[in-house]
Amino acid sequence: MLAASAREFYRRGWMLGTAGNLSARLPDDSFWITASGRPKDLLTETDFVRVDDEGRVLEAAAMRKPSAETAIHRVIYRHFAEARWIFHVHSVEANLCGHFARDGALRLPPLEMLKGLGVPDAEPEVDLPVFPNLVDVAAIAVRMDAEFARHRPRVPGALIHRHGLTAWGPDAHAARHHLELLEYCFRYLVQARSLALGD
Ligand SMILES: CSCCC(=O)C(=O)COP(=O)(O)O
Ligand SMILES: [Zn+2]
Repeated sequence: MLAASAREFYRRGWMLGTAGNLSARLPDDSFWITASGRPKDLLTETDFVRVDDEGRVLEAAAMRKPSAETAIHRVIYRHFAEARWIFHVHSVEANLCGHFARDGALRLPPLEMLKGLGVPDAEPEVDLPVFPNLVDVAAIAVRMDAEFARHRPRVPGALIHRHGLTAWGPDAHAARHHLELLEYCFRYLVQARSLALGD
């Protein structure tokens, strides 16, 4: 399922090169995550590494290392008990939308689509957390840890500026839907800006 999801996201242009990473959590809180630096359209069963909740490798094919962004997955799993699958992708629209963020948050457009992200409000005012893209991934994870402890985001996702979107869910389908809905919001925001619409 992780490899099939990666192929689909690659086909959409969200995982080009070796961009992005995917993980799925097991009942013991260990999780399978994509190995670092692998082409996401060509993943095989040797391209996944199982790590524990401290990030220590439990199972890996020879020479495979867990994603360089494993620390971010660990923070998300630690904060959100309902998160069982995490998808991280790099789309052009996500990177454009990072420029629309203010004070570490991107206001999402008040669209019907937000219902799919768990927001039933008639006129939603919902912010997606946005983090700086620090060279040290562990430092991004520390920022996320602090922000999620301070404030629980209303939607199951987070954006890293000039980098990409991470979304999560209780199963693979939900995580994918959340990713797609947030990417839809990004496309909407980019097009609305180019048409000089209010939102
Ligand atoms: C061209 S991808 C740069 C690293 C990155 O942001 C990413 O998502 C992939 O890293 P990984 O170690 O998971 O392959
Ligand atoms: Zn990335």
